[in-house]
Amino acid sequence: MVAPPDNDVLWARALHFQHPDGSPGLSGVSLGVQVAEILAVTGPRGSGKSTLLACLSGLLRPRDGEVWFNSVPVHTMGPVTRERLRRDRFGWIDPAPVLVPELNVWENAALPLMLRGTSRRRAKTVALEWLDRLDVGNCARRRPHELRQAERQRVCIARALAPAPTVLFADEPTAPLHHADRGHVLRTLTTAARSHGITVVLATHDPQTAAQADRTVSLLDGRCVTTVHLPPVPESEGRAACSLSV
Ligand SMILES: Nc1ncnc2c1ncn2[C@@H]1O[C@H](COP(=O)(O)OP(=O)(O)OP(=O)(O)O)[C@@H](O)[C@H]1O
Repeated sequence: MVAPPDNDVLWARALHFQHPDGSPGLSGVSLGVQVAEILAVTGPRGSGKSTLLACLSGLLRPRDGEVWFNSVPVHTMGPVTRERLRRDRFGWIDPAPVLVPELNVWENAALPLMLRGTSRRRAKTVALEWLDRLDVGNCARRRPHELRQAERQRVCIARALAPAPTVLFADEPTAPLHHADRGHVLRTLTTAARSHGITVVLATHDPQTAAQADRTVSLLDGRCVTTVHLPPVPESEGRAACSLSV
């Protein structure tokens, strides 16, 4: 086993994953994520973005390959240790909002903090601050079913940021939002991550969302692919090329 580079908070080598029904998920993905970096994982539907996030966060165990978090091997951990790691160090945002229906909004947002042992009073204060930042502070005492889908997603983002996780895994976090809302919510998320030194692994197939990241890794059919960005062609050259081909 080769030890990962010191400045990588997450490091994966030659990850292979196959879903239980035999569908290929990942076929040899290697990558490193630096401390406080915002990394976008892009690719078309079914390219393996969600599977990669699940393997990096210890939710799924790769069939082959290695995942390291802060120089500690995750791929050799048992399920209980991986669960504790996810609870104490990682945050997760799903593409669709999932909240506990019996709890009100601030209780939902405070839940990960309380699971980590923070007192109810302190957890409530922190949760309310994050709900305000995500513009849903006025919904704090309401139940999830009373909120619109986009408001519920903002609550999920507040819940993920409130404990200041070391790494936040965000799987299409702005998918349920209107286009006009997306930029604002994403900027709130990335600004909060940068100011708190939170590393973000952001799965998205939206180029505008990926543009908010420090770096992009592209997947296709479970493999990393290199994206070549060509310089824009000047208008006049474009026309010349058109006229030549006629
Ligand atoms: N639970 C599952 N059972 C079987 N196959 C699955 C499962 N989840 C994903 N797959 C398959 O694994 C491959 C990668 O899927 P994955 O969801 O990781 O891709 P993705 O890039 O996140 O796609 P999307 O943008 O649609 O979420 C696809 O072929 C998909 O059909």
